Amino acid sequence: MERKDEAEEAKSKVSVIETWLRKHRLLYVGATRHPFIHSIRDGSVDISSFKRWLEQDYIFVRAFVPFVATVLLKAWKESFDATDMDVILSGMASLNDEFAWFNKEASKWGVSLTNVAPQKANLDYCRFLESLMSSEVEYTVAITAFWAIETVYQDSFAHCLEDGSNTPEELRDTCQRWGNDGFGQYCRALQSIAEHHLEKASDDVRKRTEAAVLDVLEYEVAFWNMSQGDT
Ligand SMILES: Cc1ncc(CO)c(N)n1
Repeated sequence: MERKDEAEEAKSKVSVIETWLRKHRLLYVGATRHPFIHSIRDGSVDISSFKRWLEQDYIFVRAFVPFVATVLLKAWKESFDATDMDVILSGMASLNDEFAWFNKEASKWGVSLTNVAPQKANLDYCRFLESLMSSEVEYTVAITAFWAIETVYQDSFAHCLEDGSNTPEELRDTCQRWGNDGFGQYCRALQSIAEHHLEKASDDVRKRTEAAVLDVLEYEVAFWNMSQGDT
């Protein structure tokens, strides 16, 4: 067989992440087109489910911040590209705004965010995040899991804002939070960082990263199920 020149090979090569998304399509769709998301998009959403999601997600994001802090730390130690840190730091900054948003949203719905008991699916997911915070977990694994966590929300909530959606007015703000174009660009920036590190990773690290992405998708499905009360 003739050897393709490098530029052509790069063009026709499917990225690692794209390969995984194709291979695990059903699970990815399950996480991003969940019945809870469909119910927001078609306007049939049960408001008590939405409130449960809001309370539980606040707890999740509290645990997500220290996870992102460890990703930032790993970027500083393990990445030679300074833009990695810039992207992660911008994500942390938007998490700061997110807490203000959660408080505003909670008061709009008459929900209290203090003294909420985390439900099992949430505890399981937070425990998984904590396992990724270990210094033994490579940067490639952590940054790719980070990309997957953000992307599930981006893809899910952007779906609720597409033409033809019937999302109730009072839920549009929530969908905008993760479904807006800026958040989409941020997710693509995370994807390109993750991809860059995956291209250089050993087979072992790649395998463990793929497993972590699958875990994220499964925890996300369980999280939506919990919001709908199906635990
Ligand atoms: C459960 C969950 N997954 C992802 C995100 C995105 O930050 C979030 N807020 N909550």
